[in-house]
Amino acid sequence: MTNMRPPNKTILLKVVILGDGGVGKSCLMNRFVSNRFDENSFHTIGVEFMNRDIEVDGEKYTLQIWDTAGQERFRALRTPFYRGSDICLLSYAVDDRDSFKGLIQWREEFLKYADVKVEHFPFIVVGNKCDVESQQRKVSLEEVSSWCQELHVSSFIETSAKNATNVHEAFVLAVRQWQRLEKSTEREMHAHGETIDLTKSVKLPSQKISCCAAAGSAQNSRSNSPAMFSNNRHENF
Ligand SMILES: Nc1nc2c(ncn2[C@@H]2O[C@H](COP(=O)(O)OP(=O)(O)OP(=O)(O)O)[C@@H](O)[C@H]2O)c(=O)[nH]1
Repeated sequence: MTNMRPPNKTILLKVVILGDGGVGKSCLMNRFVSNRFDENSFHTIGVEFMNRDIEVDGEKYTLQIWDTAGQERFRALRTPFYRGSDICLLSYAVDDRDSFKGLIQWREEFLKYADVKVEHFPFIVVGNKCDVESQQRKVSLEEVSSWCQELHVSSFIETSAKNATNVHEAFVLAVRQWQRLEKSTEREMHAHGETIDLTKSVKLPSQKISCCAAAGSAQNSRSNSPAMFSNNRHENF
């Protein structure tokens, strides 16, 4: 089998961000795509997405980032958009213990509606708001690390959308995790004598599309050294 992707072809990856309401999903997307931060970010209703092109290890990617509504009442509006995802960021806020505990449900909800195989799917755990004072921190690195090991999630990173810490790095980590899994899938297909055709062109939406108009009440805002790991080794960005 050969990888039939032409050189310099841009790869479109659908990245979905999940997590409880208020952990900072919209802010992470906006920081990554527009390098902006909004202290008074509104609750997302349904889903929104934005595109950003990046290059990782010499390969070009268009990341189509789907920001979902974390509030339970919007469940039916967000779940239809999980299908076709290439990467899932499971996000919590380091100052919100319940949002960390909620990760298990987010993972289950994603697996149910995206209809993907867990062993072949790149989940990345993102602990946002790492800018908060240490006394406000409610989730330790050890806890996250053992949670990730238990659920075979190999990448974890702490971010701050507020001060831009590790936001770009989180998406690069996600792409690298996707690359690793893609290579292992290619190896498996090779072992079974199958061929994959990566030459088909993909039509990209050009701009931000709001599938459900964002509205609602403004939320209240809610320095530690950020951490990350990936497959038990450090990443260089
Ligand atoms: N201190 C701090 N506050 C943040 C950070 N990221 C987001 N916030 C604040 O957290 C609040 C919620 O942010 P959002 O991005 O709207 O949260 P969300 O996860 O998209 O929420 P839903 O749309 O309801 O699911 C806002 O007041 C942000 O200003 C961060 O890195 N640090």
